[in-house]
Amino acid sequence: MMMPDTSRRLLLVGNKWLSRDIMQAMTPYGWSITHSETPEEATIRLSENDHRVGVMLIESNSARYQRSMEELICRERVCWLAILDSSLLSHPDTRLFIHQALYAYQTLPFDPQKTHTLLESALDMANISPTVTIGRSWSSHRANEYGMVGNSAMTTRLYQAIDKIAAVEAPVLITGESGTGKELTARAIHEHSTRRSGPFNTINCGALPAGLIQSELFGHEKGAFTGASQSKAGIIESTSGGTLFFDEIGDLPLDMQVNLLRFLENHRVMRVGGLKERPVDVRVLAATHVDLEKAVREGHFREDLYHRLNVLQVCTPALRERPEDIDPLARFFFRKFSRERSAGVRGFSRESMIVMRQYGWPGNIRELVNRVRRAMVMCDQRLITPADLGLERRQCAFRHAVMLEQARDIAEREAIRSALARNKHKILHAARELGVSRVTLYRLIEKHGIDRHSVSVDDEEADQPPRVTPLPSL
Ligand SMILES: Nc1ncnc2c1ncn2[C@@H]1O[C@H](COP(=O)(O)OP(=O)(O)OP(=O)(O)O)[C@@H](O)[C@H]1O
Repeated sequence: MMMPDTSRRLLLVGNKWLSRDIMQAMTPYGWSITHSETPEEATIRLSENDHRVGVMLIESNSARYQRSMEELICRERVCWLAILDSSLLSHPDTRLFIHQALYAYQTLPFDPQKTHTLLESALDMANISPTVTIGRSWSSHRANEYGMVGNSAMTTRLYQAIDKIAAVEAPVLITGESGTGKELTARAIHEHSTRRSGPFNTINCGALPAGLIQSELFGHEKGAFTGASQSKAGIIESTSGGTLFFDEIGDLPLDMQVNLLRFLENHRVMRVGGLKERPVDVRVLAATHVDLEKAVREGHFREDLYHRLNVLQVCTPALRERPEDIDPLARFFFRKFSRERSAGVRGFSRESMIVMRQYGWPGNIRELVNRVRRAMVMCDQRLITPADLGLERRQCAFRHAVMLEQARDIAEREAIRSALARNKHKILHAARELGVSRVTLYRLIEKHGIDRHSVSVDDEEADQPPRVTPLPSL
């Protein structure tokens, strides 16, 4: 009989009776075995001892049980196996979890010889690298409490802005390029606010049929127009107690802008053909990917509505400004689409990961979603290649040059933003710190689309024409 070897520590999680059989059968092979009945208890055992191999005895397909197992395997550097009844494999989520997050599995009845072979190879795997963790990559497969994926500094700032904005009631303007997550941000604000139990509704302002906008938004009374056989509440009224998100607010026709402004000021709606106004408690969020200030200058958007909506502003950063998020996002969508497709494709090749990091993503996260989805269909090997993603070398070689320029731009924009923040948004002080003239700093602020209103007028500038200075953007 072999003596227990402390480098061969095995953690068993789950059913007490089966664990007893496994302990009895595996100890003679030199394994030092600890048993925990629950994943929570197993987490404590892992923090006490350095285990390299874990076996989970999967007993249920329930989402709650699976979540606790997922949390466990994402936490520590352990190579995980599963033993389970074959009936549990009929559940797609369990199959996916085993396939993507665990090193291997075995079905019951328990076979000591097979388990021994698997444990040995799991230990070899764990010993290849001190950081090996089959389960850890699984953590990037789950969206966070904001329904989003990504932990870059820029995305973390977005989460912080969502928290602050969710705690108040004022309207919000969400700006950002197309596909950067403006709608997700609006949802996250709603979900984190006290309105979370109320409805969240979206109006796509560009898609509303011109003749019906008024009644869609404000509702109508019976007989108000041909075909109005019943009274009907509009979407504003139906969102009572919740949050209404105006997507592409820049597309709202000018006459409707007046009505929306009135609603934002008195929180009352008048149905088409109605005689009395009704009070409605709705929070309004709006998003745009166009420059609304420019639209105001060109007369396409009402300035008063712009200021009413722009009380709080949050900007969703372009994906090229947060390249650290590309890996976790790609893996997240890979997992998501694995549910749609049989499990032949195992992941991304190293080269495709590199290429994705180098690519400029003009269509942002929406483009990444579409490319990953397409690649999973096109891929006929185990790993997705750059060609499957439609990102061949030639395309990317060209983008290297773009990347350098982008990198400079990002660094310049960050330096300006930080200097402004450090100098309480005083333009002259920030310009001095950056070693440029005030005029140059204004030009750079314009170039990078930094919110000019967040810049205060310095004392020395008092002779300049006054500028409107709303609240700084978050
Ligand atoms: N951080 C994120 N994590 C996971 N998925 C994201 C994230 N951000 C955006 N997405 C996904 O990217 C896609 C585009 O997001 P969304 O529709 O919110 O963008 P948008 O800025 O509103 O786009 P548009 O301006 O074109 O309306 C959606 O599928 C969304 O689920």
